[in-house]
Amino acid sequence: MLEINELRKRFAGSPGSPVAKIALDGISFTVRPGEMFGFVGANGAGKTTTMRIVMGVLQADSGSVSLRGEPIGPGDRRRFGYMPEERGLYQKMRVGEQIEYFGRLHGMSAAAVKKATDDLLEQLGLTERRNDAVQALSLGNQQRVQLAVALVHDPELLILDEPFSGLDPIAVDALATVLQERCRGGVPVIFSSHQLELVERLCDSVGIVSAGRMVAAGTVAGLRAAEAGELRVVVRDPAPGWADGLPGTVTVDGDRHILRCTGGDDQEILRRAVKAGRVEHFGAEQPSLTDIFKEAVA
Ligand SMILES: Nc1ncnc2c1ncn2[C@@H]1O[C@H](COP(=O)(O)OP(=O)(O)OP(=O)(O)O)[C@@H](O)[C@H]1O
Repeated sequence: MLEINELRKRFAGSPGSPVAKIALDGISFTVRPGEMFGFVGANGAGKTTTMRIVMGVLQADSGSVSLRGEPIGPGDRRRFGYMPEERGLYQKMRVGEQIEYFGRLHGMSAAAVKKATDDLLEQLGLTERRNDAVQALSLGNQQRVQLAVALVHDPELLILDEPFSGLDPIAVDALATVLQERCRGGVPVIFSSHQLELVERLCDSVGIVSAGRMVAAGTVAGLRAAEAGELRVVVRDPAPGWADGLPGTVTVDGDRHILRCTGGDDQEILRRAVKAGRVEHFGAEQPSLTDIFKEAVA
């Protein structure tokens, strides 16, 4: 199990940006073997900083990262697979050579690296592109190569910073299938994403980070159950103050006003909502991950 415990990180100000920034404010979470963990949060919430600390690219000011109960060291990290935010491929190198090169850097034999590269090219639909220079590939195909580079040495933990960003649905499926296979083999996978529907579809569990702290974590079903029984009313463009005196809280998303409450007289709430504007939704429906996210970071 990977355990992230109370990580704190503060970036000192610089001449161009003199104010110091607290990037991590005691973030904690765990990821079990074979678990796909979706790491979500607004821009600047602290996802990349956390992943960099796990990979040893950055030092935390305090807190710890441990694997199977032991602190992580450089030897462990050599057995991790990492897709950094700043993609790191050699643009002029051929696709196959590139994957083999990174495998060799991890100490693989020539025969093992050849076999792993062949398999990954096949799984990621890149066999035909094996001899193309990386710079000749589309963004989506470059990202497939980046994933192959992260996977070639058969890592025991995968940390991927927005691996799905900018990909078409076919490429998303190709990457997702490969990651799910690794997960089934017992590898913990952490990936960050702003594509919440994708996270909801793929992940066993989700962590929502806000301002450097974990504000909600658990299975999507568990996060939903915590909100179950809540009446949710969505009214479009209602009159101001329409919900005054009603129980619960109203959040505003464009011209949509979302009232959530537990208890209260639902018939009275419905009457008020209908009078106020166009009722788009009324019911005790379970929230989507997007709803949970907005609520958690509000
Ligand atoms: N090297 C740095 N120097 C100064 N501030 C930094 C540095 N790296 C990150 N930060 C700040 O730390 C905070 C957290 O950034 P981080 O990149 O971890 O967020 P994120 O959740 O990955 O965001 P995004 O979704 O936009 O990628 C931000 O306010 C960012 O500006």
